[in-house]
Amino acid sequence: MKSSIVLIGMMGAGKSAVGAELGRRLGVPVRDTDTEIQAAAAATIPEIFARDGEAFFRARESEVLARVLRGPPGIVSTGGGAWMRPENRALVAEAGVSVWLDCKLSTLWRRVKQKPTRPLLQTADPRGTLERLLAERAPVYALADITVAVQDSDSVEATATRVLDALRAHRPDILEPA
Ligand SMILES: Nc1ncnc2c1ncn2[C@@H]1O[C@H](COP(=O)(O)OP(=O)(O)O)[C@@H](O)[C@H]1O
Ligand SMILES: O=C(O)C1=C[C@@H](OP(=O)(O)O)[C@@H](O)[C@H](O)C1
Ligand SMILES: [Mg+2]
Repeated sequence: MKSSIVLIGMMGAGKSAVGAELGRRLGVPVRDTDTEIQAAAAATIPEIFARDGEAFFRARESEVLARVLRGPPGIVSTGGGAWMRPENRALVAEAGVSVWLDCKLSTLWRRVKQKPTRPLLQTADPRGTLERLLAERAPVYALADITVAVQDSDSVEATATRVLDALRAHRPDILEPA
């Protein structure tokens, strides 16, 4: 592959799951910024947020993103907030193609509601929080190079196929051998 494919979008959009599937299909490395942050900190995301705060997490996220984008081209699954920082968007634009997994609120909520792994949703009204974050972030996610509309009925495999179809249509150069 010529440059990295960077998956962006809301919590529950499938960035981690679809990223892993794309890596398997393309036979390229997969890096998930949340996984890398947790490994470096020897702590989980909720632990990092509770102990060090969100600002600390965001600083580590930018460092990890820069590091993985300097590595060999592959799939990079980001955390949902990474794309909000202009410096992160600039790093991604230099090193790869950004793909927004665009899911509607009901799909996101169905996927995230059982899991206590997302500290931003530990509020009195998590669905309302998710809705507000989606409304705030959607215009910024829309700056991605490619938008893939994910349907509620799509499996992880079907979503990966949609991403590859979109890349072939809009950026066939990315999938060519380096
Ligand atoms: N296209 C999909 N179809 C069905 N389930 C999915 C799909 N994408 C993700 N999931 C499931 O939804 C949950 C959240 O997905 P995840 O990949 O962690 O999202 P993200 O990294 O964007 O927050 C996981 O349990 C995952 O297996
Ligand atoms: O949207 C966000 O700000 C966050 C998304 C999470 O990643 P996923 O999008 O993979 O759930 C994780 O980075 C952290 O909990 C913050
Ligand atoms: Mg994830």
